[in-house]
Amino acid sequence: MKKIILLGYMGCGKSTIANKLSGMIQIPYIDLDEYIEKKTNLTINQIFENHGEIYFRKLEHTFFVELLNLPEQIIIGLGGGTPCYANNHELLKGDSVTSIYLKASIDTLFNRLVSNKSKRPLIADKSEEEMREFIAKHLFDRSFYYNHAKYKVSVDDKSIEETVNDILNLLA
Ligand SMILES: Nc1ncnc2c1ncn2[C@@H]1O[C@H](COP(=O)(O)OP(=O)(O)O)[C@@H](O)[C@H]1O
Ligand SMILES: O=C(O)C1=C[C@@H](OP(=O)(O)O)[C@@H](O)[C@H](O)C1
Ligand SMILES: [Mg+2]
Repeated sequence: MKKIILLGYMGCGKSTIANKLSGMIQIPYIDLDEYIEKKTNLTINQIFENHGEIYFRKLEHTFFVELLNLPEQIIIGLGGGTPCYANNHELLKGDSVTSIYLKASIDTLFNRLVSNKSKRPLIADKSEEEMREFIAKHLFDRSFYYNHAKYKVSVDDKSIEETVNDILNLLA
């Protein structure tokens, strides 16, 4: 059975949606950030602070490949940057994966991230104005990689249940 991969910008809902989907279809869910934290015994913030982003990107690639090589069917929630480094975007197309881009507008992302930034080192120190500008530019740069997903689901103005239903329809 194919692995289900959820990807998209920070705050689009990868972790939330993957968790809910997992409960509905009884397929275990692994969040790549949580997997990295468990394997290294460090938080994402500590990895960025103590070792830098490049080191994080290497770990992220290694553990993404490790998850893809697990024999069982799982849902994988990626980090927002995962498809954009180390040619990880090429791993979204293989026969053994169903990759889904959770596409959100700048407004949706801003509204969800504004009160949820402390555990996200790329935006933790930004003011609201800086953050909106950052998200706009960053999303533009990253869209190229996100668009390598096999499927795209728009999440704007949708409840968690509505997005999960859209995904279930894709998988049916
Ligand atoms: N309709 C929705 N779908 C998904 N997340 C939502 C929704 N409405 C609010 N949220 C909130 O937005 C945030 C999304 O964060 P998260 O799931 O961690 O995203 P990601 O893993 O993509 O960074 C969570 O705090 C979640 O509770
Ligand atoms: O966009 C990014 O580069 C990152 C997104 C984060 O995951 P979420 O998208 O789950 O917040 C986490 O992997 C790290 O802070 C870097
Ligand atoms: Mg997440």
